[in-house]
Amino acid sequence: MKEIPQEVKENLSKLREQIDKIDEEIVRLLNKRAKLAKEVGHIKKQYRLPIYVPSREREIFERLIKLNEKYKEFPTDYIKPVFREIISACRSTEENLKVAYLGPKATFTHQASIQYFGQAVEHIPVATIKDVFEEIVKGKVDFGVVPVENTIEGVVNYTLDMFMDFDLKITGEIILEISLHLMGINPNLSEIERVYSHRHAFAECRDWLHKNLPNAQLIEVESTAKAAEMAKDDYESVAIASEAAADIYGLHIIERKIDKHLHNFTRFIVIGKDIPKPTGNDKTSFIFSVKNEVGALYKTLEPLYKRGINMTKIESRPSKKGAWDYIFFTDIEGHIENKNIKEALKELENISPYFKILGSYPKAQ
Ligand SMILES: C=C(O[C@@H]1C=C(C(=O)O)C=C[C@H]1O)C(=O)O
Repeated sequence: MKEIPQEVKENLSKLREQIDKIDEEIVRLLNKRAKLAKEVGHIKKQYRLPIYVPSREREIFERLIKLNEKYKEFPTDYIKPVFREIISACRSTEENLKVAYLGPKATFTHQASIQYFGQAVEHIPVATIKDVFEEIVKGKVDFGVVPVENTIEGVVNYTLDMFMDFDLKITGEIILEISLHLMGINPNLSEIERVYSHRHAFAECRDWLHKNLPNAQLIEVESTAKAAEMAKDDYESVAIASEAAADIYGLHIIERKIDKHLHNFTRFIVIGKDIPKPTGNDKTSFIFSVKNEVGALYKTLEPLYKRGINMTKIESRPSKKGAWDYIFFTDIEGHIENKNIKEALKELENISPYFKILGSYPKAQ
């Protein structure tokens, strides 16, 4: 190692002393911030206002990202992750939020839940998408997180179907980039007999597996996290799962990013009981059916077109009430409290035999 001159050593310790002072100041300020959040919490409880206010959190992120642009020393991309945890921790002094997600631990849904609510809420794994909905209805949790569509594998039909049976609302959305890695305790691929993963992950990694593990048996399990658990003590097995799963189950990543698509994203939705306030950058989701006649879909969507409302998604699902009877799942830009959205949906509701608002929520950033 290069000899460090005395004056450089002194300078280094002076710099570190200054950093220590700043860290102490940050802790003092964090405590001040938490105290104020707690006071806000008292007022909210007194007036029965919701503890979690995504529109306020969104406003804070946007303001601080803009402010940081002025200084440019601290990387702007990390303002949101840092403040997400600060806000999450401050919020936890008001009330302990409970969030059910499609488990087990270390699924991509778990990651999405942490990315959205931060670490300081109780993230509770449940076994099925239906359980996520049921836990909210029973009042055991405040929110739920479930996957809804993937850029490669398409929609998670099961999640959409749940909205026909449950009267819950979409209160947020999360978009997560998915990277699938090969992991195990034995890096020697020639000794691998079995690969565990979820059906979607196998579909994504087919090319890589064909080339590199052509003789291994592919075993489908309910989630990528379960796959990692299956491989954790088995010298002849590997799993295809997330980095978080490798961490939790103590697996070594043998090959990174073996999924063939560069842009593999999954969209998750947050479900709750109430529609959050507008943020100015929102989406509204609703479902409707049409009469069985010429131009029915065209006519039903006309109220949106007339007002220049942008539709970002439409998806049809069998209604299960009659053969060839369909329900359309639709996303548009805007919030149900916006005048033109409210009017358009009123009109649409009058034309449709079946209509239901699924929620208005801040668009994923
Ligand atoms: C403190 C509040 O409550 C929660 C915590 C927030 C924070 O720590 O900044 C912001 C919004 C709320 O989800 C608030 O509503 O202002």
